[in-house]
Amino acid sequence: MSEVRDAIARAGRLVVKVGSSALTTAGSGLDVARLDALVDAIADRVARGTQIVLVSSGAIGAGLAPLSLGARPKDLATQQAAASVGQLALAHAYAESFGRYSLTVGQVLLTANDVVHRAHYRNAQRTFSRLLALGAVPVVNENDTVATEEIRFGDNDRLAALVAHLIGAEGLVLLSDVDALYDGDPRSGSTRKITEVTSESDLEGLSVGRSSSGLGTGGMMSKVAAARTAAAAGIPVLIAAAEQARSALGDADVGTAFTHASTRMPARRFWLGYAAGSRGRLWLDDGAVTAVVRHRRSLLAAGIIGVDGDFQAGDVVDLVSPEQVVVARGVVAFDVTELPELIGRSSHELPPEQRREVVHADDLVPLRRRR
Ligand SMILES: Nc1ncnc2c1ncn2[C@@H]1O[C@H](COP(=O)(O)OP(=O)(O)O)[C@@H](O)[C@H]1O
Ligand SMILES: N[C@@H](CCC(=O)OP(=O)(O)O)C(=O)O
Repeated sequence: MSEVRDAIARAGRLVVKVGSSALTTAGSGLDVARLDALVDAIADRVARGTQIVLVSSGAIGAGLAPLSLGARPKDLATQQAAASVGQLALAHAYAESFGRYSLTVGQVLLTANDVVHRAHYRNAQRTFSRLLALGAVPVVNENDTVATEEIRFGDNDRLAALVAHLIGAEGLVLLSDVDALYDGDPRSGSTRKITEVTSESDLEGLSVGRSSSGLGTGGMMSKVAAARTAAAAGIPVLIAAAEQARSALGDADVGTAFTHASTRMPARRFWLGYAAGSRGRLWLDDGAVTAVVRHRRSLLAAGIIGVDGDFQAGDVVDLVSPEQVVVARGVVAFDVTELPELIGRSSHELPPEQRREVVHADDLVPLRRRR
């Protein structure tokens, strides 16, 4: 058994995420038999003392049939209407299903705004911790009905990775209609199963696509992105089929395991790097990229060649290289209106009140290259 599967099998606190494609069927909506089978596996693990937060998609899929909608709608307003109807059905089905084991569920609907603001992030943290302490199973989904295009997570894989860090989970299990990551979409021909991802090089050359069932949102692409985010933050991740939930939560050799970083990323750094919303961009020259990314130094005005966005001192901004790659994120110490006359100038050329770092090293998180 791999180290990741072993860690998940022994974890005291887990996030399990299940996708629409594993819970709903095109045409007939929510599949209660499949939902019950998933709940059987989770309840078994809860009975053995593990605290589980379930991130469940499926609201839109479950809302289609009651509204006489055929395929998944393309426009946001109809998706939101379907989610509004479907979320109620989904929550009801979970309450009934966990009820078979005398387990109580608590619904937690989150928008991206609830985790990009640090105070909200802490509030959500407190609610989860209380629900778990009271023995309930939190069932999470994106708050689809109030999320606009700009403030959407967009996919629950990302939401699950954020929640996993937020609650201090010791493992993240992403369950879908496919049993693992393959080197190409298994629906479109012969492909090779990837059982372990131990480094970035294991992901090179793979063709990782969008959902082809028409039910899911992000496809394997968003699962891999979420797995990389959580693994980099120190959380073991397993991608597996919902049908194999019991094995995935046990110690069987199923799915694709993502080896996690050996140290857990502190909450503030994780929030900065992955959760917080960016209000603008600072364009760096090559020297500044090296200083910030390789030497973990503060960003000074002299290394900045351009600024855009609408930010104030204290907001989070992206730091972008001359190759247009976001190389880091950090909390900026100036308003956007102050910076144009400072950038490119050395500290000794600046008036004393402006002689400070633009982004202090303590408020800065270098990012790995994005795919
Ligand atoms: N390289 C790949 N390996 C596995 N699945 C892939 C790959 N590329 C694309 N996919 C597709 O991603 C789908 C799973 O994503 P999605 O439908 O969004 O699931 P969910 O609803 O569970 O989030 C699979 O059914 C598969 O068709
Ligand atoms: N919040 C939406 C699901 C969004 C989503 O990420 O779906 P999926 O790719 O199936 O995990 C819903 O409940 O329908």
